[in-house]
Order: sequence, then structure tokens, then C-alpha cells
Amino acid sequence: MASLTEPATSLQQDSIVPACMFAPDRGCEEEQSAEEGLEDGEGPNGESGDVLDLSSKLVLVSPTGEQYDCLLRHLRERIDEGCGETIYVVGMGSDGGDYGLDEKDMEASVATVRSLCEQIEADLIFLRERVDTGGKMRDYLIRRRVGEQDFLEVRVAVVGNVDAGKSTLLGVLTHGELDNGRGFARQKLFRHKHEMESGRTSSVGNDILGFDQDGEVVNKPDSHGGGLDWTTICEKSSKVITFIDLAGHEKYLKTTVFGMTGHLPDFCMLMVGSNAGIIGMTKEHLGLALALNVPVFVVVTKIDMCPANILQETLKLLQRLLKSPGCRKIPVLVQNKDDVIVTASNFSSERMCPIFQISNVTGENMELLKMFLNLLSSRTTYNNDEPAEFQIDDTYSVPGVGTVVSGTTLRGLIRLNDTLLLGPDPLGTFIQITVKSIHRKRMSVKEVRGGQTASFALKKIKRSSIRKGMVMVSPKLMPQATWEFEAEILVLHHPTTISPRYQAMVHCGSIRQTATILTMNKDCLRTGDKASVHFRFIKTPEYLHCDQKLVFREGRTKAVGTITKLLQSVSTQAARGYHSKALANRKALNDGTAANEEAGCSAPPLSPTTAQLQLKSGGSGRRRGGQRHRGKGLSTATNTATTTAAAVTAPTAAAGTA
Ligand SMILES: Nc1nc2c(ncn2[C@@H]2O[C@H](COP(=O)(O)OP(=O)(O)OP(=O)(O)O)[C@@H](O)[C@H]2O)c(=O)[nH]1
Repeated sequence: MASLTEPATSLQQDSIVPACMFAPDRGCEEEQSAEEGLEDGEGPNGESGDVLDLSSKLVLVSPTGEQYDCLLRHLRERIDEGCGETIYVVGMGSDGGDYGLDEKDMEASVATVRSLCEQIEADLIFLRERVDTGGKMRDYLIRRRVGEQDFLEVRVAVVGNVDAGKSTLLGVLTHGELDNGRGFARQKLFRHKHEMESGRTSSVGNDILGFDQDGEVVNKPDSHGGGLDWTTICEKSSKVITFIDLAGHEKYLKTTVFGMTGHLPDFCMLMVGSNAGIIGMTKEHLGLALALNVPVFVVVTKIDMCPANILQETLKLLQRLLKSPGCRKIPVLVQNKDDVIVTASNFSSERMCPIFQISNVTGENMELLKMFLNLLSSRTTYNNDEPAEFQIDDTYSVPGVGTVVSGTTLRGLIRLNDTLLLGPDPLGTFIQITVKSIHRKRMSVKEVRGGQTASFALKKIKRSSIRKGMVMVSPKLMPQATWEFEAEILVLHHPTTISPRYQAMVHCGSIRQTATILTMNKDCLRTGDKASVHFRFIKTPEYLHCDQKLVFREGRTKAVGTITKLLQSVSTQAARGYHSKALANRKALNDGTAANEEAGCSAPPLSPTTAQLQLKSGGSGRRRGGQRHRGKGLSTATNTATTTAAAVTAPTAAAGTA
């Protein structure tokens, strides 16, 4: 793949970076580059920038009232930023003094942190203790408590070449039984008959791994068929990892791309067989994750059967690839618990790429991988005030229930009995539908928030009228379907040249449709070229956002890009109906008609203006990890505003959903 060309680096340059380079630890401080280090003046717990000085390692021993409030505020911010959790270091200041506390000060500091945690209803989970010249330092995981019906959710896409051991690792992790090297563990996961026979994954599979408050795996397969009861796992878990198991064979690349774009993974786990090395689709899958800005960690498998020199060779090639100009990653070998904590705390710096070496047969290093998974935080922050948006990636007909759609909540909050707009249909229309029931990981719930996957049973709608790529959105968004759009693309590979009228499959979120290139700002495109391209879908208009990532592919041709402009939108009936109702209400309000007052109708509040929408969408603060959904709300608002003037004056959902 063009973007992943390997540089001719010397062996000396090939050394893998020790994990401690990322720790705010004096052992490696000198080597630490400004880019990967802490922000200026920021302590290990992010405290800085305030008028109050919180930089001393002793600040937690006996804080003043003001300091306590400030510490509480910082902790709250960090928990929000980390989507419900954060790693907190006790005994380490940012004032240049010694690190470490004596026993008494440590006890007092931990008591303060515990009290802070109580205030924000979070659990304090011990991770490790270290000793420095000044005394002890401790790392804790602070995780917000969730009710029995709730859990933190992290999605991990599992990619890698055929036979790298993807399904086997998932079988071992989720079923708690080691493999025999001949496909025992993966048997539990295969979903199609032909997969069972060939041993190859062809579909996008979902498997879950639950962790309780203490970081222990809660998965307990039944003793008969080895099946998993998802509801019990979710009830017992404070965090659930959903693995999106993607096919390794090139034949199934379409499915793999769909899994990476449509299932919105927070992270990507790239699997490499230690004996086989960087072969087949490994680079392709890595390139896909990079193009979609999904942080990657690597799991090198089969170390039980790999001669030491071959393993070293694989590691060497791997980190050479990761450091290459196309990747610009910093490979970090994870060898012990300390490395896990350091890499997990810094994984949000998308440049770091932790590497695990495991065996599915002996279980070597499996505990390190589990600990790392438990410490990963979702990259999607949510804000209940944002209008809801849900993307559909599958549909089902469930006997006795009716039509069910599954997918990911991108933003906002969706509750039972909410009325949303579903679409676009082939004409670009959105229709009103009501949410009959909601399931999260097969567990019945009353609501779902941004960042969570869910299934909805829908009222009065046939499965055949819903397709993957459709969305369900709040009527406040007044959604529009788009036939044509502009994108900045980079051609990763094409055997000859791409010119106008070229057609290929566009993958964007859960949308998967062929589009034609109408025009571009270059005569033709070759491998490695960048261009601004005007696309048109060939079959139906789709619901798009500016800033959305897309993959454009056909056979071995691959391009990645970002949508920059929406063109040719279709006004929808539901949105129009909503507009006219809104305008009528507004007119009535302005006229001050007695009829309204007599009937006791209160006028609905005016909807936010474009500017307000922009503010709202950008207001969720700093993020851990990538900039997922960056500017989405803004682009929607801008687009809506340019295409329908009524968007800025229409009332809120209260009137439109009736
Ligand atoms: N000795 C040994 N064998 C392993 C290990 N991991 C996987 N295997 C074996 O390797 C083979 C391939 O594993 P799979 O899990 O099917 O590989 P995959 O990456 O899921 O392959 P696709 O689904 O085709 O993409 C199976 O026979 C496993 O038993 C390991 O750590 N050690």
C-alpha cells in the first residue's frame, strides 16, 4: 500500500521504545519528546492552569477547602473527558520536587482521593505501587459507578491476516478456555456453516467481554454448548468490550471495510502471527485503521510455536512498518503490568502503538492484554442535549417483535417511545417512527446515549423498507438526503489512472453504495495522488455529514478521504411537514390568536439558531483519543441552514413529533 512504504532504516534505529518513555517518570524524562509529554505545566493528574497551586505532591495530604473544590472539579472534568473513567496518580507532583510520599502522607492522600470519588460517585481501583527516592507513588483507576442496567462500552475492531489467530483470541478471551493450536477456541465463535467448515471468518461478528469493578472478567460460558448469556455479562459488568471480529481474507475485504467504517470502533487490534510475520492483508488493515483515525494496538500471536529468531524478525519488521513515514507511530513493547498502565494511560496520543506478544495455547501474556482492555476508554463523548442520531448497520425480523434495527448511537439520547425520523428512502424521504423497545447487548433498557450500540424494535414498519446506511435522527435535525458531495481524497492504490466517470464503492459510516466521480480538480489520479473530487451516488441519496471519513474502493483500488461539502440535497416530506407545522405554530404565536389560548396550547419554544447549534455541538470539551465526529453537528447545522432557511426558525421537537 502506497502510504505504508518502509524506509531503509538501520538496525540501530529499529529499537522498540520502552513503555517508560511515556511515563511522567524521571527515569526516561530526558528522552521524552515534547510532543508525547505532558502539556506545559500540567501535572500527572492534569491539575494546572488554576489560580490555586495544586502542583505539589503533598496537595492531597490535607487540602484546604478551596483546593479540595478545585481538585474535585479537575477530577470531574477528567472523568467526563475519559467517558466515565481516568487513571489517577497519587504521590507525584508537577512542581519539580521529589516524587513519592511516606506511608502516613500516602494514607492521607488516598483518603482525600477516596472522598473525591465518593463525591462524584466513582470507584477507586488500585492499579500499582512504585517507590521513588521520596517514597511511594500509587496509580488508581477511577471509574464512575453505573447502575445495574448500565455499563461503559468500548468497541475494538479485530483485524489481521488470515490465520493470525483473531477468532481464536476472541474465543480464548470471551470463553476463558485456552486453544489447542488446532482451532478449538474459535469453534465457539463461528457464525456461518461455511465458516465452521473452512475455518475462515466471513461475516462481521460481535463478541463481548465484560469486566467487573475490580477488573475481573465476568464472562462465564454455560457448561453445555459454551454459549454466553449476554444479559448476565452486562448486568455484572462495569465495562463491556465489544469486539468487532473482521475477516482476514482479501475476498472479504468489503466486509472488513464495512466493519471499520460502519461499526465505529474506538480502537483497532491488529493481529499478527509471529511465525508468518507481516504478510497478506496486514498492511492493508493497518492502512485502513490509520486512514480512519482509529488508534491501533498490535497483538503478536503464536509465540509458543515460534522460534526466537523468527519472533525477533517479526517484531523488527513490525516496528519498522509502524515507524515508516506512512504510519508515523511509536511502537511500544508491553512486557509487564507497569507497561500496561503506562501505555493505556497514554494510548489517547494516537501516535503510540502498544505491542503485545501472546500465546492462545499457553496463555502467556494474556493477563496483560486483559488488563489493557479493561483500562481502555471509549473515544465518543456524549451530550444529552444534542439532537439524537443513530446509524443503522443491520436489520432483522424478530418473530413476535417485528422489525428490529441495530447500529450505533452517534449523538444525543434516545428513549423508549421517542419519535424519530427514519430514512432516507430511495426518494430521499424520512418518515416518522416510534421506538417500541430498546436492547443493549441483548439487555432490555429504557434509553441509549451517544457512543452506545443498540437495537430498536420499531412500530409499523416493514424490514424491507429499511437498509443499512439509513439513520434514525431527532426531528430537530430536519435531516436531508444527499445525492452529490465533494471530498478530499488520497489514492492509496490504483493499478492505472482514475478519471471522471470512474465508479467505485463508497463506504461512509454504515453507508455502502457505488458512486461515480463527476469531476475532480486534476485530470487523472494515480497511486499517492490527493484531489478534491465531486461524487454522485448511483442508486439512492444518503444522509451524510461534512468531515465524515470515507473509503472508496473497487477491487484492489483504494482511496480514503473526508467529505468537505454536501451538494444536491433532497428536502424530505417529514421535514417539510415538520417545517410547515412549525411555521404555522410560529405564525399563530405571532398573531397571538385567541384560539390558541382558548385551547390552552402553549407555543413551543423556538429551535436553536444555527449559531446556537454550532455552539452546542462543539461544547463537549476535550477528548481522549481521536477527534471522532469532529464538527459533525456544525456541518449539519451549516448544511441545513444553507438548504432550508426555515431551519433557523422552526420550533423544537415538541411540536414536530406529534
Ligand atoms: N500454537 C498456536 N496456535 C494458534 C494460536 N492462535 C491461533 N492458533 C491456531 O491458528 C489457527 C488459525 O486461527 P484463527 O483464529 O482461525 O485465525 P483468524 O485470524 O481468525 O483467521 P480468519 O478468520 O480466516 O481471518 C487455528 O488453528 C488456531 O488454533 C497460538 O497462539 N498458538
